[in-house]
Amino acid sequence: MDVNIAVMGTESVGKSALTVRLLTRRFIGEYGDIESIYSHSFAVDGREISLNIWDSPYSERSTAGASLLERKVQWADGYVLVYSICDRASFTAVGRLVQTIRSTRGGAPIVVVGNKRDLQHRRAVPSDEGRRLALSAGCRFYEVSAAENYHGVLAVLHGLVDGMKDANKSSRRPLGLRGIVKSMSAVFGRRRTDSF
Ligand SMILES: Nc1nc2c(ncn2[C@@H]2O[C@H](COP(=O)(O)OP(=O)(O)OP(=O)(O)O)[C@@H](O)[C@H]2O)c(=O)[nH]1
Repeated sequence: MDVNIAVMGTESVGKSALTVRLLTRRFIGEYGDIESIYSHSFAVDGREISLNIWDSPYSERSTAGASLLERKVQWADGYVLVYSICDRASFTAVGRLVQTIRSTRGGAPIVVVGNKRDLQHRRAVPSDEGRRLALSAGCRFYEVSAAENYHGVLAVLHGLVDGMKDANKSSRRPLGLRGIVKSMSAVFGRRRTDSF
């Protein structure tokens, strides 16, 4: 079974940093101009599950960008929408993304993430605003630092899993995602220098 997660947000908010953190526990300063789908397989209760994370550079302006955005929204089962607490425009863009997803994918699980919490002196978006945006659209909310804190980033994944469980409560296709997170924690907890 495949579970698709889209990591979205404007330029340089830390999407790649978060993705790498989620999959490897590492923080690598620069990631370059890449579009990637990272995939990891786990055996959970005897079933093979692939967790696919699509992380791509931001592009909302061009026509090609708009169709890429649409494709990404359609592809995903859950969304991690990232802004930088130092960049108000990135927060506004997350607000637009929330609306886009809600209007095309209904109540799909969304986690709103304010990244770069370590840069308090440059904060431009108060925590409360992030929390209010998330609450108003039925999303979970976290402030994290991909640079400094692995556990905060893992909480994001837990939040997404909880959202998926809620979304699938009445579904005939239970995802068993809690198991995935447990497996990920176990795997990456042991192997700090994992790479992909
Ligand atoms: N201080 C600090 N810097 C961070 C954090 N997360 C990412 N960065 C830095 O912010 C810059 C952008 O990070 P990326 O992960 O490449 O951002 P992105 O959103 O993937 O950017 P695009 O690929 O351009 O869309 C890099 O220089 C990272 O090192 C964080 O939590 N704190």
